[in-house]
Amino acid sequence: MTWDQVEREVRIVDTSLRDGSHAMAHQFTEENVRDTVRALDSAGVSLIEVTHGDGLGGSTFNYGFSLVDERKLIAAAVDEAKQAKIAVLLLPGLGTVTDMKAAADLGAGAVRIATHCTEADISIQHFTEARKLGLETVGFLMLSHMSTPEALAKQGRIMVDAGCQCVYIVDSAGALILEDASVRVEALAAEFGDQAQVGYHGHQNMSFGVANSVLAYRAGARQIDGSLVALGAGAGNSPTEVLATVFERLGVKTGVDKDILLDAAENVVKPYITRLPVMDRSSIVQGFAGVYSSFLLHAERAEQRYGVPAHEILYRVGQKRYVGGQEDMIIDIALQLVAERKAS
Ligand SMILES: C[C@H](O)CC(=O)C(=O)O
Ligand SMILES: [Mn+2]
Repeated sequence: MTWDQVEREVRIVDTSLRDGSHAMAHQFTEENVRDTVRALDSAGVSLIEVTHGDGLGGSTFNYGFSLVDERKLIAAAVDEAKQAKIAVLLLPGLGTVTDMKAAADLGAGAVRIATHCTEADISIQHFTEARKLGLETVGFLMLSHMSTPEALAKQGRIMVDAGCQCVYIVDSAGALILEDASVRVEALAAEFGDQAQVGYHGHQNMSFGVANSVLAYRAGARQIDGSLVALGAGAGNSPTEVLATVFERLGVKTGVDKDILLDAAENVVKPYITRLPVMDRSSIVQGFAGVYSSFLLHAERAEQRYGVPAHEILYRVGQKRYVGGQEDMIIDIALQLVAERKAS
């Protein structure tokens, strides 16, 4: 059976091999990718994202170099997937249309194009080209807590008019609490009607990933992201195996086999994780202060290098409202904190 023949009320999308790349400091091996895709595919997960944590072209000095060229990892994923589509992430400006074409040539079937939640217009040419390539298209409105439901609906409309088939409320900071998530999803669903779906991508920084996902589904979201063992930035994503279990318990059809996912989490992914995502002081501060989850490892490195606590750096990043792409400002803040300590 192919992914589109399965009856489901909500589609669980797995991003262990993309968002999880942040938690793994982008050190996935080809074997990790093959083993994980094989397990997800056999569980019936229909869309599996595989890319550097910051998307195509993300392997750089600023974001962190990948251990293995992402094109090799995408090709390996395509090779293992029997029913699932492989998706890639693209942040316009970091990844290019050329990178997207290369991923499509390798067999990727979907592209998820991510912008800051107020900047959807930078994605227009990427959606247009993606549709020409025959790719399934998804839009990510990152750091959605920074904007209102009405403004997010307008940004989503820009993506849909450009050819996007599903726009996600992306809680990049794990900052949304219950209705914060559902009102945003509702606004997009009302704006799009039958023209496009709505998705929800959660982070666990304040532990609301799964609860918000259920509320997002009830508010109209039809695609929900998760990662096995929560492997993702910050305190990780909503765990895929928990999403599958909870939706089954609620009687909501996902088309995935929760028992295979529970086994995959324990026996495939957990053994290779170098750093389990946890709700610790730094990641909880990220949720509270509204900080991009992937800043966590950068802040921890700054702590080691400059001797100022990561949670203090992250708290200040939240006050300054820095967004994805401003990773270098973490160093700036660390240096400011050092100078303030010397002066006091
Ligand atoms: C590039 C980011 O990691 C995308 C994402 O997963 C998020 O904003 O959350
Ligand atoms: Mn994320």
